[in-house]
Amino acid sequence: MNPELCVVGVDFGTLSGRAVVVRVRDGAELASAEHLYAHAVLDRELPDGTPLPADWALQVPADWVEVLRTAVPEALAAAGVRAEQVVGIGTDFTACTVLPVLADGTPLCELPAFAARPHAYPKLWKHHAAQGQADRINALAAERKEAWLERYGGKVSSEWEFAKALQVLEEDPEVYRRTERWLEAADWIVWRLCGRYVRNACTAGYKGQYQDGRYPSSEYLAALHPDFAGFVADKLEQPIAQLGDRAGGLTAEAASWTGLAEGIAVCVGNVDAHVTAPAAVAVEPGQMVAIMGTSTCHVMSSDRYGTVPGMCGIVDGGILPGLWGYEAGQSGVGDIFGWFVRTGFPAEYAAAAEAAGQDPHAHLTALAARQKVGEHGLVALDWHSGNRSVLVDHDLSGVIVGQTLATRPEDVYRALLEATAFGTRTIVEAFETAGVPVRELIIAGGLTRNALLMQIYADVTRRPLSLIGSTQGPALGAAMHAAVAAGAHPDIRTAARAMGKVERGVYLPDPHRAAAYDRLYAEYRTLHDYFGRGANDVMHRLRRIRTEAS
Ligand SMILES: Nc1ncnc2c1ncn2[C@@H]1O[C@H](COP(=O)(O)OP(=O)(O)O)[C@@H](O)[C@H]1O
Ligand SMILES: O=C(CO)[C@@H](O)[C@@H](O)COP(=O)(O)O
Repeated sequence: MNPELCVVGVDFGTLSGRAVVVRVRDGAELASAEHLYAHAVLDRELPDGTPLPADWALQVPADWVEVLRTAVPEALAAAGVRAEQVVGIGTDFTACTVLPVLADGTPLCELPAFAARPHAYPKLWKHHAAQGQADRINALAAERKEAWLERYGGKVSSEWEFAKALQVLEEDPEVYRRTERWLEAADWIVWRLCGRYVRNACTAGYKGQYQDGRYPSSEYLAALHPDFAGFVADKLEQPIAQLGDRAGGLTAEAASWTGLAEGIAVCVGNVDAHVTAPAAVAVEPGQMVAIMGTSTCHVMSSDRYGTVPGMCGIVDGGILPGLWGYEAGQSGVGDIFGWFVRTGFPAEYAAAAEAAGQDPHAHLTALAARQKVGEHGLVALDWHSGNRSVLVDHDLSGVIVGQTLATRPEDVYRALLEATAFGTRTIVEAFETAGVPVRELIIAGGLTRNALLMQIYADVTRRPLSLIGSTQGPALGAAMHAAVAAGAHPDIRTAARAMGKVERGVYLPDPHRAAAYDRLYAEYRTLHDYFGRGANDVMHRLRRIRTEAS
């Protein structure tokens, strides 16, 4: 193999896109570049000032294209790599991030007539305003005993393709009528790169309810809403390609944006979480990868089929060919810590952090690290962005129990770190109880930089933590899939062994702290079931009161 061959991976995250130039031979990351989306997340208003209701989260497609025009050439230049050395480009995206387009791929929000229509914009994964539609999708599927429902742990999420599309139909029927294709951003960006719309098997399965070669039937869709009957045939259906397949060759236009050579392999789209598994060399059954950032996704391949209540989905070959791919997740993790830093970080703490040269997270983490387990007297529920697994309810909200006049910011911060660890333990236990063993826990994502958080996860789960050996896991995974699409590696397992990076046993559980956490976890589970399983519906009532008041 030519040792100089390279591939480019581009990770489209929540706030930015990151491009990495990777050597095919050994996965060396030669250089990377980041481009922040100019419009970030539209959660209060459209670019023209049109206000948005609560729980909305939109994006602007031109921001994604800008990543191709800026981050890719910057990364290439920084790597000192010539275009001729690069044999392929692969991408990954947040999901389900989904948008309405015309038949030629033009986003509806780019048509002047629709620029002020919120439903014409891409709905970001964390757009949680379609919970009502998701509830009806679930109730009807349960009533009709739809076979696909068990593949989603008994409930599909409001974050996914059908709930979001139904919301468009019901709230802006004109936008729905003009929508010629309803597609994942993961596939839209590949379309922009190679000029072909190919639907990827990962989002089709996890976010598009495509199971065993079919979507939910038109009879079922008609029972949801008569005008929804043709949704699959008219707007969704598209040939599906497997992960690591070549979607097409780079177009002349995309070559001019990126500085790459026209015609090189463009890999089929993929999801940020799923693509990270091979980047962390998680290619064997039972290796769970938790990608921890704004949110956490838990992905795992297994040779066992089990219906795990409240997981996001199980898709045949959804992560790796030949194995069942499982996904579960927590909708808010880093986002919750970020919310607390924005709202609960007093001026005297800011001054102390500045004097110590620490950012607010590092400052609160350093203070929280001085405490013994349980010393703050708090337990929290990590539902500030709803609950994706195992309750699948985005109308749930956060709770902190035990606050007194002596409670300090670092106490609450630590309780929030712990709450997310309890959420992960709840997910791991759901898998094991369902007979799907979790043999190893590997952590990836930006939050690996918080050593206290990592130690808490090891203690709470009573497991040694392996860490991915890259700060750009999704982009590395996307690049590995590009290497497969370009024929530089025969399959993703071979690519993972050559290019992936993992370090084992980086954090080990401490038995004393683990025992102390067992007691707090028991409290967490009590609150979890009390507020989350209907004993006290206060969170739903408050949400209704909020809607009526606004
Ligand atoms: N040191 C830290 N400890 C805990 N959380 C942090 C820290 N630094 C940033 N965060 C939070 O992590 C999130 C960013 O995670 P990151 O992995 O960088 O991004 P993304 O999920 O978009 O890829 C933000 O929500 C931020 O509030
Ligand atoms: O839900 C998925 C994947 O299924 C993620 O794309 C979504 O949680 C966003 O991930 P980030 O927190 O931005 O890394």
